[in-house]
Amino acid sequence: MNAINPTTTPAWSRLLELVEKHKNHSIASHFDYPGRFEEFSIHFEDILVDFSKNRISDGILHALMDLARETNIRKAIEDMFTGVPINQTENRAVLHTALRNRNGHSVYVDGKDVMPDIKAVLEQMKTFANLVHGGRWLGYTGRPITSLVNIGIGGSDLGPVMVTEALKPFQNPKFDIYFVSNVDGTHIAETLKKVDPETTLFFIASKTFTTQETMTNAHTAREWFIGKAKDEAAVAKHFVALSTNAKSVEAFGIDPANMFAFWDWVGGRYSLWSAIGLPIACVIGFDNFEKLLDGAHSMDEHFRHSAFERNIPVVLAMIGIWNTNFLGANSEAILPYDQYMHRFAAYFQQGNMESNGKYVTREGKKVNYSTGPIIWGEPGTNGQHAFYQLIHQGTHLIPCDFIAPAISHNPIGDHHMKLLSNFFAQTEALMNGKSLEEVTAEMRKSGKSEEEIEKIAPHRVFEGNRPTNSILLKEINPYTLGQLIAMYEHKIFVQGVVWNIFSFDQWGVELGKVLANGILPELAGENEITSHDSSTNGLINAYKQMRKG
Ligand SMILES: O=P(O)(O)OC[C@H]1O[C@H](O)[C@H](O)[C@@H](O)[C@@H]1O
Repeated sequence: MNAINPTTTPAWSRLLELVEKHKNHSIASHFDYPGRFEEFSIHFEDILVDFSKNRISDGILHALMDLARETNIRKAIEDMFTGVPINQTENRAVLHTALRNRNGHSVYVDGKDVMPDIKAVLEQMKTFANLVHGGRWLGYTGRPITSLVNIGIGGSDLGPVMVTEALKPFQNPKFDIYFVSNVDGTHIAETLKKVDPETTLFFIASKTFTTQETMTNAHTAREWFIGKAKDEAAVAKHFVALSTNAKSVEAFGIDPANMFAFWDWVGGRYSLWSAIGLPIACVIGFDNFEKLLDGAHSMDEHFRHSAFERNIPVVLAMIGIWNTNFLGANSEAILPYDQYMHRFAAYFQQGNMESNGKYVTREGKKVNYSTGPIIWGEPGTNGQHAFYQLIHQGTHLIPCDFIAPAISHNPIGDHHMKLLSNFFAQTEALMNGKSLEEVTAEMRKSGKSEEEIEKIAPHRVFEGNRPTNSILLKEINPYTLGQLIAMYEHKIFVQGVVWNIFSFDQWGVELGKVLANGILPELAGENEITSHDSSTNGLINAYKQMRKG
């Protein structure tokens, strides 16, 4: 893996000159050129990505592509796809692409082809998902399963939640699916209130099978279940494990036949394509799950083989770099205009922020440039009535991705046209804004006094020039969703390479876990705690007092 400080490349210097040169060019002024949309958009199958409403010129785009070349993106892509251990801090390959490798070619890790194992687990998933989906997996009293409860957190939760929500129209309506992630007892308690032990299947989803939250919830669910079924042997019909850790799965009491394996080269936040996707397959059916994989694979091929200038993940990644490192943006909003996609931004909070929230370079030095932005977002139009104020008139530059399907799964009256008119209007408004002259003229026309105009007009001015990408899909279905997820995964990957950081570890989540394990025993009993700073001691001791009631 290359270790190039991006700021030392000729392209970076050129981009610094271009920022200066273009600082007075608005996005809107680029549209004087009639071919702007055609040149600054990419159509790939049923997806249209329009990146023309960014503060980029032809020259800037070329320099960004040079930066991609000068940071060896092409080689990095090949290294990832071919199983080179690019996750160097954990000495692992990164092969979520192999999980959806649909072309039958071998992929090697340490000289071993991983495809036979992947196919074997997919077969096992297929058999199981078909039984559950078809109502033929029966509980301990002979009734078919109708409630699915996924117990997992982080990558073992967010992917299945997001995908099952996004693909709700493809779900078999006879199932209810629940997700329990939080160690807050409320989460499992509220879920158990809704389900019947005779017809409930628990998926214990954990790559490591050691995660505190998941194991705590899993044990609670198991005790609840045995308390109801009064028969430990019944666990076999109601608990399955999705994990890389066979030993701990067995120790927990799950039949090895009910374990669906994956491997250490699948990162948690990239794992929905693996056995972690089993609950998805059970509710949307295995055929649809395969379409999700097919879609992701098509994006993988596009990413691996397209020229950078026409390569959606590369272009989006490099525009993100431009916004972050040259225009000073430090966050990005993901705004799906599709209610089913309401967890999409939350999913990519983990995808982005756990991958590229790093300040240490591959050589172990502190970076001297910004890395991964803060990712956030909510579906449109809800966000418009909440936080868009700041996007339009705040002091922060917030590049936004607008995502929408052309065809709704719920074509009721003119709902969808209203939804999309807002999508198109917002990107236009963010670009064009509204000048003081326009506001003044408008106010005069409506008969406002000069005094009032002077007082109010500045507040009604929109500077505009706010960058957006528009991603239009024909329809959200398993295939296009697979494409969309893979598109963002690869965007994150490219950015991590340019920033010269390791995108596939997450050491930053460890410290808090370790300290919590130290504090846990201190919370038992009545004794006063003095082992920390005065704030932490004070909080723990106050908690002990308060819980006395
Ligand atoms: O799947 P698990 O091993 O239970 O891990 C669940 C999650 O916990 C960790 O703390 C990591 O930050 C996540 O990347 C991971 O997805």
